[in-house]
Amino acid sequence: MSFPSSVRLVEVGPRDGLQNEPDPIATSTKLELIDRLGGAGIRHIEAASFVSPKWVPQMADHREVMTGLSRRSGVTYSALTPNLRGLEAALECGIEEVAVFGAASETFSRKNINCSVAESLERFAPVLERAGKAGVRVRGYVSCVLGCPYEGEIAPAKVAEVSRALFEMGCYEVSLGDTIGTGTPLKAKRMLEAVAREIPMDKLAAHFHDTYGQAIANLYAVLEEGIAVIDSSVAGLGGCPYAKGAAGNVASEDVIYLLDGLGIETGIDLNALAATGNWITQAIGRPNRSKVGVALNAA
Ligand SMILES: CC(C)(COP(=O)([O-])OP(=O)([O-])OC[C@H]1O[C@@H](n2cnc3c(N)ncnc32)[C@H](O)[C@@H]1OP(=O)([O-])[O-])[C@@H](O)C(=O)NCCC(=O)NCCSC(=O)C[C@@](C)(O)CC(=O)[O-]
Repeated sequence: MSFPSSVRLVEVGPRDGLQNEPDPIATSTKLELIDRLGGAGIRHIEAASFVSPKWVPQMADHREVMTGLSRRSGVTYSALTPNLRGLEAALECGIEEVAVFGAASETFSRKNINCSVAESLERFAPVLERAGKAGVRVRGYVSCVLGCPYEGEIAPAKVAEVSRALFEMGCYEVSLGDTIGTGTPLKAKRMLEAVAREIPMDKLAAHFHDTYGQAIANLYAVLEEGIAVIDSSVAGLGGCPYAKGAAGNVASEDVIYLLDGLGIETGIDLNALAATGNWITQAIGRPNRSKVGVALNAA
């Protein structure tokens, strides 16, 4: 057993955490959230999503968010871009990193981005090419790596196949999404082993949702395997619009508490992060789903 000495946290709260909120959230609230997260020491923040506003209305202000940011030095502000149109709009906002998002499940792919897995890869290829010419890094997501809301079990070999396609296309990192949080530690290890046979471990990230309360256990399991990039959402905000019942991402506060306890460096201030979790949940009228955040409030 050996853990990485440091972990890079990718904070997805402003995007994954908020995208499913039914009531409009003011752009100024999103900008303040992003700024507070940067103030807590987070160095990679997924800030917006250049997707169709008909599909995800909450992300319709992507331009205002990306151009309204008070950029902190050393912080990467990224956004989702499912197609060339999204990428062009993101480039106009001066973006330095984008993400394409595919799935290991055919049905989820159709529900989420309206095309098959093969078609999605065809759509991503020109995005990667154009981004490369513009000097913009591209991250790749694979959804449903530990289960699909429509198809149930997903074979690790399928996850490995889609991950490899994204990596070979030029994604600098592939983030493995347990979209509906059904994974358990042994399953997570098996899936990761299959993917790591195709892609170096240091090019992979874990993106786990906490629907069944397994996300921290699953992260511990994949940290043991060598994962050193973790996606999370402050206060455990979120859910997926195309995965009914999916809870939020694992809470960033809970991840930092775990990593602090393991002596793994992150550069993130847990108290400042927990204060941000309190602030955003009050601002949007949601319960704080971080166990650590709630415990710190009571301490
Ligand atoms: C991908 C599409 C656009 C395909 O949607 P489509 O209907 O197949 O594409 P289309 O090209 O026919 O366009 C349909 C409409 O969208 C517009 N459009 C087309 N592209 C854009 C764009 N970039 N920005 C703004 N508008 C756009 C386009 O102009 C048109 O408008 P209309 O003519 O009907 O008025 C659509 O399915 C979509 O936007 N899906 C969004 C899905 C989404 O955001 N899901 C949540 C994020 S993924 C996730 O949360 C999982 C993850 C990443 O966190 C990992 C995990 O946990 O598993």
